[in-house]
Amino acid sequence: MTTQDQHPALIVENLKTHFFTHGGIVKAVDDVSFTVNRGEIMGLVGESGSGKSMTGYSIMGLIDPPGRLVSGSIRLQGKELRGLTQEQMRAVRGNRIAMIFQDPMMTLNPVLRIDTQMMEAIFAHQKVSRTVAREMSRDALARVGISSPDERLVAYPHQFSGGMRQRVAIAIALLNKPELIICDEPTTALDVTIQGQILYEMQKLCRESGTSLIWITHDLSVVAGLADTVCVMYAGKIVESGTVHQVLEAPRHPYTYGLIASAPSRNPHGQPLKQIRGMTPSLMNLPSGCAFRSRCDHATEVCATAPVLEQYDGRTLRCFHPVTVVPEVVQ
Ligand SMILES: Nc1ncnc2c1ncn2[C@@H]1O[C@H](COP(=O)(O)OP(=O)(O)OP(=O)(O)O)[C@@H](O)[C@H]1O
Repeated sequence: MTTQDQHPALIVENLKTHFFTHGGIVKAVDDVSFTVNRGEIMGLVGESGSGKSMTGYSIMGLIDPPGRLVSGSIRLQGKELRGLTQEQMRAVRGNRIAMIFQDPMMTLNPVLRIDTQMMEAIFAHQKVSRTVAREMSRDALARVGISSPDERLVAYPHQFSGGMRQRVAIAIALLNKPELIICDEPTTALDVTIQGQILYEMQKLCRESGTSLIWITHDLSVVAGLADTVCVMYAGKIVESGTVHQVLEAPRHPYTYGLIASAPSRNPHGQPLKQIRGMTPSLMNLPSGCAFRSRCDHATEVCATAPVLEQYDGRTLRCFHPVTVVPEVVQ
């Protein structure tokens, strides 16, 4: 075993990414910590605006002004990424860490043929001949389930369906065999059949190659089927994390419980859909104490002070009033 292998793939510690806007400071990521082991799939879940994407962008070094990583540490196989120059970060991106976005056109260039784009992605990080780069591109397309890869290599992005385009974007992410892939809702816009195929293939790739995955989504059923561990984010902070089994089958944070209970598939037919009352608070003017307290049925006076992330019942939890009796709808 090399020294690199002994480190978890990724350790994020006390990460804070804030946006310094004219209206005030948006604390998009506020003291976030988690670990992803080699070959492990972590689901990062939460409502819209909870800071999931900005956590991913922070790891990728893609935060632009007025945003800034204010503090914390991001270690990839033990090596600190925070503080690397733009040039050093470019050598890491697409090579050791890759990102797949909801819209594959964030990765693909509409005016270039697929082979050109794939080979450029290889040449950016590897010294290989054109013949080898073409073979690697062809193999990557085949690996994500694209049939007739030789013919597809010479096509343009608009000649693919949405699902196929996303497969090409995934193939590009795989080209340089990254240690970590961050997927930001890559299957949300796809129909359930294509979604299922892509999830299956990604899971297989991780198991076979030891690649780690962070899967950002608000779809808990995707996390339940795909991930090993899960971090639940609310208003820029992780409120609960642990194995998928622990957190999704026996949620202890009222917010996690609310997310699970509000999934349409969990609701008895013919009854009004359950939902978490109220709205996500503005990250610019968060209330003191627990940010979820105004929406929480369990909140008491103590919630006006900020709960810290602590070990509780086999997971980490940021709450003064854990849910202990999990109603049937979640089970
Ligand atoms: N350039 C920016 N300037 C100011 N605030 C920003 C900027 N970019 C992101 N934010 C804020 O950061 C917060 C977190 O956004 P983020 O995209 O990480 O949420 P998310 O959980 O991924 O949501 P979604 O599921 O909708 O993608 C949001 O409140 C957003 O408004």
